Amino acid sequence: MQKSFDNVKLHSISKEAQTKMQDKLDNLSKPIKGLGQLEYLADKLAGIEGTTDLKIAKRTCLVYVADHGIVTEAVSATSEPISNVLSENVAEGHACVNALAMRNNCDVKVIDVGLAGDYKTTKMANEKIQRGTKNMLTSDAMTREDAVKSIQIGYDTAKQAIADGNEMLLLGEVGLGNTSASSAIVATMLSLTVDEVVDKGSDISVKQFEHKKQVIKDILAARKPDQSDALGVLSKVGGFEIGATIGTMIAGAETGVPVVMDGFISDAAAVLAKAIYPEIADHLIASHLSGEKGAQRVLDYLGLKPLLQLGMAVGEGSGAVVALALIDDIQSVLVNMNTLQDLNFEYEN
Ligand SMILES: O=C(O)c1ccc[n+]([C@@H]2O[C@H](COP(=O)([O-])O)[C@@H](O)[C@H]2O)c1
Ligand SMILES: Cc1cc2nc[nH]c2cc1C
Repeated sequence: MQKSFDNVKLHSISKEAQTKMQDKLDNLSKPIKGLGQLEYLADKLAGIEGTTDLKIAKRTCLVYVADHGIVTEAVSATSEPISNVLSENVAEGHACVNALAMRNNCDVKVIDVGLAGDYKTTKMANEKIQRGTKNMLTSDAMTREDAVKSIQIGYDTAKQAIADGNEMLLLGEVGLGNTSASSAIVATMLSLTVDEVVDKGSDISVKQFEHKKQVIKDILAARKPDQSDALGVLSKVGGFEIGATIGTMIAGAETGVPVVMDGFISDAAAVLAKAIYPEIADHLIASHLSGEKGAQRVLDYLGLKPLLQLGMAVGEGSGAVVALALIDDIQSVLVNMNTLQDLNFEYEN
């Protein structure tokens, strides 16, 4: 049954578990707060999961893939909607995210929510809504109905992954042109200028970059997305994989399962999700600061601290998977370290 997505009850963050986690960390044989941001991470996970015994062993990166009609305006690495080629590579296990997931004990699941082209692999879930969005310079990217459908798919996919035993979900995507859509969303929702948010995406020439900025300005002038209508923004200048990402964030937040964001496309989805659920960022972990210019503004707006700053701009969930190493590190600390009491050590003040 289709949801309206404005009436899901979010799981409450446990302040009690957060306090217990900080006490636990303060009792370990290390300087107080010595693990810095890893302690912020542990507190955050404890609050989301409602326990100091973190559950993070089974995790899956959900990679939503779709095409964008805007690529025909020469804003991306190619002017053809051929995300199918890149997505098939992820589904077959040979992309960047797969190489990283192997080392970080993470499953990868690819979900087609709107690829334009065909593919041979049988390892991709087919939830195709349309064959790509429309060119948002000349018409809305998608209908409102399809925008809701995209959120629903991300919600249902996450709920199934959680029912299958996943204790943590990671976000990933492939979608040529989606840094243009994400920039349009972020500029609209945060009242920023295009120049403040747009970057080179999948790496384009300086000349093409100037053109990309102008195209996004023209899109905003033509579509006039209204920041008080998040679903309208998603349908006018969004993408199917961005909608699915929003749905997964909502499902995780409803269930008390942490959702690890990836890069700028996750950022844009989170901004829209926050418009529907102001508290959603409490349930999200910002894995890294994307190399895209607008990323810092978004994380500030969401009140999130990125675990890593590596200048990554791959997408696919690659940054989220890299951050799993840190999540596993803090878990190892919690499970394997001696306490101050074990050493009969006491702080004097
Ligand atoms: O995650 C990011 O921050 C990120 C930054 C730049 C590019 N990407 C990836 O590159 C594609 C979008 O770039 P573009 O230039 O086609 O808009 C898309 O498939 C994303 O997964 C991703
Ligand atoms: C090669 C390539 C790989 C990607 N993976 C995700 N987005 C991508 C965009 C490009 C261009």
